[in-house]
Amino acid sequence: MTTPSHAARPRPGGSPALQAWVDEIADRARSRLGTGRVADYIPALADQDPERFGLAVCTNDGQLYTAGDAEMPFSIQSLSKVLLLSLALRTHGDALWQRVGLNPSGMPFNSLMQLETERGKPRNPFINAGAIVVADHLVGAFATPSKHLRDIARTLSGNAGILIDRQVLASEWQHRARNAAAAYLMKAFGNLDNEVDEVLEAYFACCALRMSCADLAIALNYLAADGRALTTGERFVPPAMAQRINALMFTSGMYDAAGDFAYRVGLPAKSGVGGGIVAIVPGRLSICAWSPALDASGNSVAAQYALERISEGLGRWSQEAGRLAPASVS
Ligand SMILES: NC(=O)CC[C@H](N)C(=O)O
Repeated sequence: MTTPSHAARPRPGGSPALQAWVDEIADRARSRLGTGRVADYIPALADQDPERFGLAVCTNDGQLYTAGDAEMPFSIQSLSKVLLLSLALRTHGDALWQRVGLNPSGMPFNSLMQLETERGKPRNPFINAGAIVVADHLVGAFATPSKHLRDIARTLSGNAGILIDRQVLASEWQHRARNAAAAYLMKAFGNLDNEVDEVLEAYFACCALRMSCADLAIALNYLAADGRALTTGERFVPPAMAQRINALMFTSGMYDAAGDFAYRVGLPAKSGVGGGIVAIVPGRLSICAWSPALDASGNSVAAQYALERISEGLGRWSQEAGRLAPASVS
């Protein structure tokens, strides 16, 4: 995918009522600040300000509603796994599933337990081991996979300023023992084609991308729009692929808390230890909420709270959106 000159970023939202609703949810979510802990197992993430909170909601017809720190870039971490998977499926199609599973792990995102008994085949592409196998595919297909992914993130979001944070990358590399253990185990089982160091470097560089809530809501809108990218109008993935990625996000995007989140929010979502969570309302909206303090499963406390409130209010959103543009709401 190349960056077309006409790549356009969505406009600020057109409905004062919906903007007021997003502002209200942000205010309520701020009441959750002070609960949870910032991830410190990657030292470069430890000094994030736990008081930050951002929210961006992007409609399929290109309206963007933001509140709080929605334009502040943060470390996307595991949110990159959605882009990695989309790119790998575009490149390799269903062959990927011979090497990565499709089921929830019920385990923390960096657990090694199942890898040994399941002969080096990770449960799904959204836990670390699974994303490392996906990265291995991309190392085989692209000269510099992380730069390729960065460029895709730039195109999909319409923001040419998106960067890989070298400090976070170096910090993850220095503290790579657990991810390296997963990679070596998979290598031993014959499930990694390339050298462990090369694959880990690509995986960490993708995790170290910095994007804002607005960037992410816009970039991942293709998952709400049958695979069509908002900024370019081109199909980034086929409709069935978008549907399947959403299904995987629903079952495995929130690690061992996927069931709890599905029960409370009921939307496909993916979280990262930088504190971001992206959620999709298929056919309608893409949402990104961010706040760095995490619960025990590694999911942002305030971001989850905001998504729960959004999910509760979707009926109200539809009514207002329908009043604005009946043809654009399914
Ligand atoms: N859940 C996450 O966001 C984890 C990503 C992080 N880069 C890691 O490998 O541990």
